[in-house]
Amino acid sequence: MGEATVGIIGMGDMGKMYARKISAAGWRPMARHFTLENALSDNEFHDNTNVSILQTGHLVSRSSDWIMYSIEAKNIDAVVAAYGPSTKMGAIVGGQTSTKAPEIAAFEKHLPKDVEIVSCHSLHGPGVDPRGQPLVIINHRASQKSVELVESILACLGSKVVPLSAEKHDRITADTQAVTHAAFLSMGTAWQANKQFPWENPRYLGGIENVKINLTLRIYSNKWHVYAGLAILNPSAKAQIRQYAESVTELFKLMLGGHRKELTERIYAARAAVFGKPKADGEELLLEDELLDRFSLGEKPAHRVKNNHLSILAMVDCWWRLGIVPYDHMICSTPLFRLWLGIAEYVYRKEDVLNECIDTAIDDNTFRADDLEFTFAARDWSERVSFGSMDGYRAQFEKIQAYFEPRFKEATKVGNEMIRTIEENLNSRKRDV
Ligand SMILES: NC(=O)C1=CN([C@@H]2O[C@H](COP(=O)(O)OP(=O)(O)OC[C@H]3O[C@@H](n4cnc5c(N)ncnc54)[C@H](OP(=O)(O)O)[C@@H]3O)[C@@H](O)[C@H]2O)C=CC1
Ligand SMILES: O=C(O)C(=O)Cc1ccc(O)cc1
Repeated sequence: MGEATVGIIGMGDMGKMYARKISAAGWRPMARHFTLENALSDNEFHDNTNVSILQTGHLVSRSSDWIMYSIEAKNIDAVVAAYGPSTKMGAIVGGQTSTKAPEIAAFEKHLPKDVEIVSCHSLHGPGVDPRGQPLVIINHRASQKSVELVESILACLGSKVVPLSAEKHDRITADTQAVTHAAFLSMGTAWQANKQFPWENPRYLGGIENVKINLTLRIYSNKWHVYAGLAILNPSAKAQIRQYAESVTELFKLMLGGHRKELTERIYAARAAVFGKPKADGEELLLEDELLDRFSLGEKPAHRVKNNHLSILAMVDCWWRLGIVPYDHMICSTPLFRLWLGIAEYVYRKEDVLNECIDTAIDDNTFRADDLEFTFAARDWSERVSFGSMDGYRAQFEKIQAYFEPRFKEATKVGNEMIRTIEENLNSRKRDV
């Protein structure tokens, strides 16, 4: 193990995950808690002789060879302004925030010129095993030797390194994460508006409905600032989220008007652009019914209730309108995005499922109340993001979060299990190919 010291500023969920892994690999992280009280009351690292909890970010900065800021994206400018000038001469600095534009801007503004910049982003939450998951490494201002040092420190995560520029990173994560979150945030908002707990409703049990419910609860059980930062501070994300809201609205209007032909043509045009030809007989899909049925928060009903899957139709429509080919982004995708793409693929590549969506959309009006609230919700999230108000985003997020709170524990357990099993399935499929 090298002699380099690693500094972590921000010991939240991700900072702690890094501190655990890096210290277990024999490095000696210097970690800074925001408040000393937190540091003292958090016993986890007290017995870990590899981790030093220092009292200020200045002490971490001046004593570390690679310093990683693992803080809320909204605070990055202020925190780098405070501790950046104390960076050890010739050290390397990076960040873990999910959007690189504000992070890199803060580094360029506040770091001394002799300091190199190598940033990173683990494309998964703190509860996911990092092995095999994408880890973006950004050489923004550094020698090859310094990039190799950061790579050797982070090798302990066992992740798959994806070298990218900051701009490319933000573009891809806007296409994948930000717009995916908009869909799930809107589902949760619609359920709350209709005073539903979807796992209590036979309409929402089984198959791909399980994925929708588990992932929605997963997002709402996380911290608002992660999603607000991703959507509001990423310069590329607003247009994507706006297009998603427009796709939802336009498709819903076609459904309401009973415009079967126009709706069908539009859905099939999007399918051709995003998924190409229908799958040949016997060709496997990313996800199958049997696998998806296993992860329910409620009792599976005897008969599957049909759904028009407006949220999924709008996602594929949005990808098509923006010229996004989601498979191109797999190298830099999160587990949540892969599951979302998996259920979209399931709907679009099974001709009978897609046609059932169209029939339900036109002929069955029992979903109208849900779809109406979903449409309002998608537009509301898009407005909040376009407006750029962190407080507006937070207020809405926390309102829905409070509604679903009682089920987070169970949903997280089921969700983790679902992600693990489905990812294993996807990995073994990749090996078979
Ligand atoms: N959660 C996730 O799924 C993922 C998050 N990320 C990104 O990682 C970053 C951290 O997220 P996460 O760990 O989840 O969030 P947390 O809220 O758990 O952690 C943020 C931490 O930053 C600390 N902090 C804030 N200001 C300062 C400061 N001035 N000095 C020192 N510490 C400070 C906070 O301290 P205190 O608690 O004392 O306020 C808190 O511990 C975010 O930018 C997020 O976008 C990336 C990948 C996945
Ligand atoms: O998988 C997702 O999209 C998540 O919700 C977890 C997450 C959140 C923020 C990140 O920067 C990376 C992963």
